[in-house]
Amino acid sequence: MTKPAVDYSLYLVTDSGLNHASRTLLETVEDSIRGGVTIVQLREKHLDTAAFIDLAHKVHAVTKKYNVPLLINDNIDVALAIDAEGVHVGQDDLSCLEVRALIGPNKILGISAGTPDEAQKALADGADYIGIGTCFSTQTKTDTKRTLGPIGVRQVLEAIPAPQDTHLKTVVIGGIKEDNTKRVVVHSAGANGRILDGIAVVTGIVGAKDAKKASEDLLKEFKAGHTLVSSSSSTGRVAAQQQTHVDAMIHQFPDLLTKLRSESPLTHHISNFVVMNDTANATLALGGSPIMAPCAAEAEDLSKVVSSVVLNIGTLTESWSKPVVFDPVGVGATSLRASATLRILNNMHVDIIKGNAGEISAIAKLIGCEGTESIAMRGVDSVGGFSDPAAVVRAVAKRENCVVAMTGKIDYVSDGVRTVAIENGHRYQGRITGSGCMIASSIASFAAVSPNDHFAAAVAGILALNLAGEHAGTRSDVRGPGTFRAAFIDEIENLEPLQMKSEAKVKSVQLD
Ligand SMILES: Nc1ncnc2c1ncn2[C@@H]1O[C@H](COP(=O)(O)OP(=O)(O)OP(=O)(O)O)[C@@H](O)[C@H]1O
Ligand SMILES: Cc1ncsc1CCO
Repeated sequence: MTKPAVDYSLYLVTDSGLNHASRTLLETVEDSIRGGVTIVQLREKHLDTAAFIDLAHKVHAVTKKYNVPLLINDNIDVALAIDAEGVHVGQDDLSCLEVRALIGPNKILGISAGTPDEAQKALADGADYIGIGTCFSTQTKTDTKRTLGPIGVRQVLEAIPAPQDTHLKTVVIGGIKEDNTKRVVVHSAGANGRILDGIAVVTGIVGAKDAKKASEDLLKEFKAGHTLVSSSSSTGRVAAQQQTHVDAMIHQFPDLLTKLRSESPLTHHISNFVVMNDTANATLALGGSPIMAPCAAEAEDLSKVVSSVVLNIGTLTESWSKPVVFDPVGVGATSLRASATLRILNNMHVDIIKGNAGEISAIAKLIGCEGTESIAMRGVDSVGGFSDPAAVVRAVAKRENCVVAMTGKIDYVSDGVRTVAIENGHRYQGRITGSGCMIASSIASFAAVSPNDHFAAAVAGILALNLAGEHAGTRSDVRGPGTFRAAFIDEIENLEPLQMKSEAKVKSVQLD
């Protein structure tokens, strides 16, 4: 027998203890294969060998019917007894080399790998694939010391050769669900061209009420993630970076501001107490409606009524279904803020990241955007700027698959494809605390009325406040930052929708 070509796309790992009470494990396996599962691993930690063999025979009969490979977790005797297609071992089990010697060259051999070193060793020892994990914390592996998150998974993927240079395949495991699959695939994609070959799922399938439907949904998300990664690296969309497109976008801004004022969307602010008052007032002046609610216990109730969310560093709960603007205040200043930021980026999808140069530089470093210069931070403010700021903003946007807005004298916004520079604004905005946080609120209000174009929302959100800043800063009664602060709120309220296009200095930035 020669080793079959294996499709790892949707890899079911069984667990009788978590199997949904409405059906048998065999039914779960069959339903999930009918829903798209491409490979199955029988993992039964609590069965003695005889019972394990008996169950494995039955499961194998099902998988063979659909021509889906069956792997046995850990127990080589069982794998050999039923002539399973392969074996999966953990780091604490027999070594890959020993297992390969026992099962021969034609069986599939997989090993769990949680670090770049373990991945490289697996490759050297003759594994066919690695199961990279634990990605997120799970019910099945409560003893897992640390979770990798998509960024940790990427580090493992980048430690092995490009897909064309080796046969080694990769799947991710640990807390993979329908709502995080696409994010994991996109955010873990390596600079070496490595995209996960599959997702390994336990509870998301065995514990689902409808295992077939759960499998279909998971496979759909996995494929959507792959499509996203491939399309973002294609060059066909470069034309969108032209100034004409930017002008066309700005043409919509007066209507967008009018819509914002008529709908007055509610934005949930999880913010810091320094800026809470000013950001609430700026949101009101713009025409939106703020609720400042940093308490996790009320997040679920609020998620039913709000239209967008501003997430200021330090508070973190589950994912929101509304557009989320992430404001990583002072992330470069302390390790607590850095680890909170990494936790947020790993555990939820944020639609827009907004920060100053120091904050975006720190994020670039945290997520491993190579070649990015470091910009120092003093407290929550950045010291200095990038030599090619637009390129940095675009790199972070591409990497995180979201919109990134970097504020400063000139503001840059990118979605990874389109990149613009906004040259409006007044220097007094940089002289009052919270003007960046007010930008986050403004972006969130615009995102609420522009749910399908977060790039436009980010540009409009910055532009509206920068125009108000210009109007306030040039008023004869404004003598300095103190009087500016009050005038600024007034001018946000006074902003005329048509000024959003007649006064805009938004330039498309052409990058290679
Ligand atoms: N020198 C300047 N000229 C024009 N606009 C400026 C200048 N400095 C800052 N701004 C504007 O001020 C706003 C906030 O940007 P900044 O980079 O100062 O935010 P920040 O440091 O995150 O602020 P904070 O942490 O106080 O909330 C942006 O809209 C930006 O365009
Ligand atoms: C000054 C300051 N310190 C923590 S948050 C904040 C406001 C700027 O975001």
